Amino acid sequence: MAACTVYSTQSLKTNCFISTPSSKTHYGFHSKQIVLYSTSKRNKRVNNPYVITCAAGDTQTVVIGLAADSGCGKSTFMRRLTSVFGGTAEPPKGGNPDSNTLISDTTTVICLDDYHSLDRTGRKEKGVTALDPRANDFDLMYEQVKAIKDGVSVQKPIYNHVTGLLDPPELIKPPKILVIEGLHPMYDARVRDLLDFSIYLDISNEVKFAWKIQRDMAERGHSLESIKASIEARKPDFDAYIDPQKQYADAVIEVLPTELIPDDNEGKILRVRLIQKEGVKNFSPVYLFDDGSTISWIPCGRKLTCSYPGIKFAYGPDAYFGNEVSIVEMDGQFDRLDELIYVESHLSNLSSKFYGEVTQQMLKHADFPGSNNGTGLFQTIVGLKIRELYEQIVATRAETPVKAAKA
Ligand SMILES: Nc1ncnc2c1ncn2[C@@H]1O[C@H](COP(=O)(O)OP(=O)(O)OP(=O)(O)O)[C@@H](O)[C@H]1O
Ligand SMILES: O=C(CO)[C@H](O)[C@H](O)COP(=O)(O)O
Repeated sequence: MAACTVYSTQSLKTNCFISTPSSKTHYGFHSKQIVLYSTSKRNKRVNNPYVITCAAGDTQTVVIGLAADSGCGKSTFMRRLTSVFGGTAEPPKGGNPDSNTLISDTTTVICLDDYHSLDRTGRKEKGVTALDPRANDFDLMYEQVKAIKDGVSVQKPIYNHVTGLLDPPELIKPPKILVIEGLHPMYDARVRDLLDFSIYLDISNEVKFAWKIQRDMAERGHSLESIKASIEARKPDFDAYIDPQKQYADAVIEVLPTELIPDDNEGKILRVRLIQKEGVKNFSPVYLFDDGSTISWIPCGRKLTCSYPGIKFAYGPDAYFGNEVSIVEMDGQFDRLDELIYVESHLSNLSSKFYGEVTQQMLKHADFPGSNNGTGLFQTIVGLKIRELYEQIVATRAETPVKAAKA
């Protein structure tokens, strides 16, 4: 722990090692403070206590932020991510059946919709959308994410998407990795600063529309007109409050219509770009062939089966919102997923544990949306990157005991 924010004497006892200034003092826990007492002066309290050395908190949670509009693939991404760590992600056992939380051995995914301060009726009455910061409680979001990061359990509210109401809270215990996914993980600077890594799923309007139609018409029985109207109604707030968060993301997965078919308006073949910020702690970008070069690659031929319109990769350095980034791009889709190994062997810095791990993960989830294109490929790679980041943070903590400020 960098500094002891004390939520309870219990968390203090488990997270901090305290060295007393001399043999003439000893310590105790009083309310939420560490208090030093003089051994020689009848246990009188010693004012202005000493520096405390906190344990290199193996209890501290790594926090990942995933931002995107609704229906843009966050759940699919989460399923790929938790699969990288093994085990299955499930709602809290015995809890609210409409909980938005998913828990696995390593990760807990909480949905930031749970911090809506206005329920569906409240938003309607006030004339605000769920994307509007006024409909969300950022103070509570900050307090609770910070508490979890510091190893303290919280009672998190639940927004019930079935009823549109705020349900009684559920207990969230600190996991190894906490993923906060939703509309606003990078909106509030205090929450943003708690993130060890952040991702933005940037789905272009054309593609978002195609996905929404596919899901909301086919699976939820909505009409084409109502889908169009809902997208239009959200757009001003999306542009004002959601989209700007991408400038803060460490990795952006941008999904655009293909450039391989002139004037394509079907939105089925996708051009996907993985935009990776340079210089992010514990994150080293993936590259194609040669780090820092500019490359264009058409892998179709003897080793990769491609039907029309083919597949094109690109890689190179660039600038994004004034930051130095490197971008890997894939336009087109795979015909045979097992042949992905050929592409994988030309990508470097994948953070995989063995040769072929990316292909193995993609084959394992071949039925997930986007498994035949760059969305699935880049989501899988970002999943491996997060695993590596987590392992590096844990290893660093184990090596470096941190001196914390005085209580
Ligand atoms: N990579 C993809 N390729 C094609 N379609 C996709 C892809 N990802 C998501 N979709 C489509 O978008 C729909 C929503 O995906 P998903 O449930 O993962 O999004 P979400 O952001 O979690 O949505 P919500 O926030 O509304 O629950 C899917 O049912 C699917 O139709
Ligand atoms: O943008 C959203 C994030 O998922 C939802 O629209 C928001 O949470 C409100 O939910 P509902 O439409 O179920 O009242």
